[in-house]
Amino acid sequence: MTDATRVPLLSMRGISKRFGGVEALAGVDLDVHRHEVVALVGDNGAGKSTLAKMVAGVLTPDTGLVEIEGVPVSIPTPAAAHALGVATVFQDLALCDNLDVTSNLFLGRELRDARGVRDDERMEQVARQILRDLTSRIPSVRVPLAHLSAGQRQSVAIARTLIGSPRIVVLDEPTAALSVAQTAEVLMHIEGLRDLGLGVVLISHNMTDVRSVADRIEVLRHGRNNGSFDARTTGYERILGAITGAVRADLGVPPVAAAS
Ligand SMILES: Nc1ncnc2c1ncn2[C@@H]1O[C@H](COP(=O)(O)OP(=O)(O)OP(=O)(O)O)[C@@H](O)[C@H]1O
Repeated sequence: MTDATRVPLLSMRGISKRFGGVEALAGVDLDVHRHEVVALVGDNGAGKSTLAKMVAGVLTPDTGLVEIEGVPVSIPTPAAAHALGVATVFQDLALCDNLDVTSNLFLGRELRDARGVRDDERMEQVARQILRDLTSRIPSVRVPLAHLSAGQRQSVAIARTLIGSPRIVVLDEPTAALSVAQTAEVLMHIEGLRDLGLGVVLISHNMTDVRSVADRIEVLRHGRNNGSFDARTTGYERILGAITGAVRADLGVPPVAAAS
């Protein structure tokens, strides 16, 4: 393994954030490497979205260090996140129903030819290539978003992250409210992002999805890290225990057993 592959794409250390009297995050660490899907899980209010918003440049930490490929960075705005190669898909997807797939992929980042004219042909070519890379089943890049299913819309939102050569993609509950078949397609896209060498942060409440697609599972509880688990080898009960607090991450055993 070379040095370049050992340095995390994204490293967050000691991240804290308060909202008035609420301590949303208290000294949280998170690493994401190339070719890695890290699932961020935790109960409601654990701090997952707050952490994701910091990576996306929507919130800034009160304290803590963020590095991208070993370089300390600040991410004060979504534009700064984009410039650093971070793409985020929030639950609202931020797509336009009246526009076709290509226009949605390039929204605000349209390609132009040498004369400054919008280059629809090139955008369609790139759109087709991205959908092929993700093995998407969307029938045409010219179909309006309003005609697509919830799963296909999520596919477009994920495909959109690949415009502008990102390094890190953050997905906030991408399978919430999808059918089994649509979920399977979205999980395949997540694997596609990993195959392309990206680092993926997947926020999800669905343990089946998480365990099927993630490499590592990071548990947050009450704004703190409460365990980092190998997704392939760790049992459901152990992860659930870390989420609910039945298992202390630092001890690896239930609190009752630890006390006896
Ligand atoms: N803008 C805000 N103002 C005040 N409190 C906030 C704000 N955003 C988040 N919080 C609080 O911070 C804590 C962490 O919230 P966060 O949304 O990050 O959790 P989460 O793990 O994403 O939860 P969920 O799964 O319910 O989305 C919660 O107590 C929440 O109420």
